[in-house]
Amino acid sequence: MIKLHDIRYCRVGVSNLEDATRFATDILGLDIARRDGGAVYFKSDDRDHTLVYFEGDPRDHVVAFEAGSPEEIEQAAAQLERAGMPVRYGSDAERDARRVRAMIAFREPSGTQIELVFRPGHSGRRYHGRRDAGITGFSHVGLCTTDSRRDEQFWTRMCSAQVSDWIGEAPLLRIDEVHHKIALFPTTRSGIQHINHQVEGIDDLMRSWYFLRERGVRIVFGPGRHPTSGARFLYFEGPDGLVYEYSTGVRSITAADVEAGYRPRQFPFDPTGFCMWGSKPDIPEFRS
Ligand SMILES: CC(C)C(=O)/C=C/C(C(=O)O)=C(/O)C(=O)O
Ligand SMILES: [Fe+2]
Repeated sequence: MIKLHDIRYCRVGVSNLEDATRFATDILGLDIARRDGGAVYFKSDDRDHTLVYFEGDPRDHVVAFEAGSPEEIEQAAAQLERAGMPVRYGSDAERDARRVRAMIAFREPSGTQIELVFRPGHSGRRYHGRRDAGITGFSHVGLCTTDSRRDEQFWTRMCSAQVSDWIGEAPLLRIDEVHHKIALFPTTRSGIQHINHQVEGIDDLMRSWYFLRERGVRIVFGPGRHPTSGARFLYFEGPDGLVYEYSTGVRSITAADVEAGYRPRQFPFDPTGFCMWGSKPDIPEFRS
């Protein structure tokens, strides 16, 4: 089984790197870690970086997870190749650019590129966004799936994820105690469906709601509260139409909760399963 210790970073192609960089800093509230080889590396917490924009195809997305040792990376490569999933080892230049000691890349069953990395860099510099959005860190991704049952099997049988809840056929998957770090949303494409950053509290969420609207950023869902994770949320559109989410108050599912009988729940894939307050999404993958 491929043990996923944590989600680490997203790499996203953008059609205009400078416009996208202005969005990341002035609107989303991230901090620039560095510019390197036609890409911009952004910080959202103590990690070296958690988001990378590079000038390229906006459908070109990568999501990275942390492995616990070089041996775990070797075992993952062997397991993936035995399953007929081609694996590529990162070059020296790729490892250096990502500040990781080891790296493999493969495509998960719906086609999104996944990187598994070892000893990713930790920043000696505190995160401090140019805009105080109250961000406490990058937390999860919504991933597109062209076959949710197949991909749920991949993430929970070949990898170490566990289902926390389902919304229709969309599994919300945890890899640690946080309710989910991956959510799979049925659609016809591959790639990242949305990128989530946690914020400190509901005041940060509501301040951003006013801030984003005043700057003409399209709000596509919320403010609302998910019945699944209990998180209060706000979804909005970023460069090339990629959806971003601020949320706060996501629940944990501890070993004690599981011991006490926590089991995944089946929520309806309709607005009552998406939001407890009555917000309705204007997001293609969330249309019931
Ligand atoms: C609108 C989607 C289907 C939804 O409800 C997602 C749930 C959650 C959550 O429970 O926090 C997410 O954050 C998510 O999947 O991104
Ligand atoms: Fe989310």
